[in-house]
Amino acid sequence: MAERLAGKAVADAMKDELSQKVAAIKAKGITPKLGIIRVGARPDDLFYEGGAKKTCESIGMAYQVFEYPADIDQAAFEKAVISVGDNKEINGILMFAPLPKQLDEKKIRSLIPVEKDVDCMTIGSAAKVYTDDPTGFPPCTPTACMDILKFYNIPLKGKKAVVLGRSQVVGKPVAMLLLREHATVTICHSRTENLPAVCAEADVLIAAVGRAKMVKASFVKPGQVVIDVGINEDPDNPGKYCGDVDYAAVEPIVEKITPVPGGVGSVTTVVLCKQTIQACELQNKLI
Ligand SMILES: NC(=O)C1=CN([C@@H]2O[C@H](COP(=O)(O)OP(=O)(O)OC[C@H]3O[C@@H](n4cnc5c(N)ncnc54)[C@H](OP(=O)(O)O)[C@@H]3O)[C@@H](O)[C@H]2O)C=CC1
Ligand SMILES: Nc1nc(=O)c2c([nH]1)NC[C@@H]1CN(c3ccc(C(=O)N[C@@H](CCC(=O)O)C(=O)O)cc3)C=[N+]21
Repeated sequence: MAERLAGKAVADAMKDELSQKVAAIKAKGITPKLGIIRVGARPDDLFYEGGAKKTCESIGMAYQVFEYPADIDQAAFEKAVISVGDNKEINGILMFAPLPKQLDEKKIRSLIPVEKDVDCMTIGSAAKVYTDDPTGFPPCTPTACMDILKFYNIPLKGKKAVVLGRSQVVGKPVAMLLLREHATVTICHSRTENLPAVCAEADVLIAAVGRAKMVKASFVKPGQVVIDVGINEDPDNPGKYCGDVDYAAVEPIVEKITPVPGGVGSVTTVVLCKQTIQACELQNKLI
């Protein structure tokens, strides 16, 4: 039986620390504030938004949701994003993606000020992440993966880490963060040959592939740590969701594994707040 790497313990410890930090910042007359930009009302976005609001409230941070109709046009939305960016009260911006098709997402992303870009939507943030500049925020999900590994004292230095997925929002940035911790990193994708065998080589396997229960027993070996980033509709349980890892098949083999739900996702919202607080500290020259 594998050790279950629960996200809740990580999230709770981080929230304690963040509550204290927020109190100290408030004592200086400043309240860290998250701005959430949402177009339309996709269930995924609303779900994440609900978690983010709850986390903000629990640590004493402020937030504001900027909501726009699903059919908003490019010019109106550009204006809106610029005005949230200019809003002096807002320290960090989460803009839900993907945006509706009529919007030029690349252009819109570039309108978010890099210093408020707490989910790595801009090329400026990506450049900082890829050059190890600590003022650049990686996307929240990869950071959540790293925070879980750190909390559970999982060694990375010199270890083989395999990342399954190469997206801009999870696979690539998590590979960079693992490299920072001196892991030897392999990134796999849809063209990788002998995928199960490559994954089974890992000491730490990060699954971010977006396919329900794709990681089976043949992808893993005893002693491994498995971090499951996936959030997919569960084909076997309508209305529920599951990870990219077939938990029932993999859990008996590996040493440690994150559950879904209750794993990476539950830490992601706390990371969003952590990065917004850090943005607030940088903007007010408190660090
Ligand atoms: N926990 C959280 O907070 C978050 C979770 N997620 C979840 O994480 C998962 C990954 O998300 P995201 O990175 O955005 O997904 P994307 O769809 O953008 O990327 C998926 C990656 O997996 C690769 N892939 C797809 N199918 C296969 C296959 N059969 N074999 C090998 N590789 C494959 C793709 O390869 P290629 O590049 O070759 O096409 C691609 O690189 C999703 O389940 C998503 O819901 C996402 C964001 C936040
Ligand atoms: N720019 C952008 N960045 C994102 O990261 C992003 C996005 N847009 N659009 C929407 C998706 C969805 N997403 C989730 C994150 C956390 C949970 C989450 O908190 N999950 C908990 C749920 C706990 C519960 O059940 O309440 C868990 O997995 O344990 C869910 C979904 C991020 N997304």
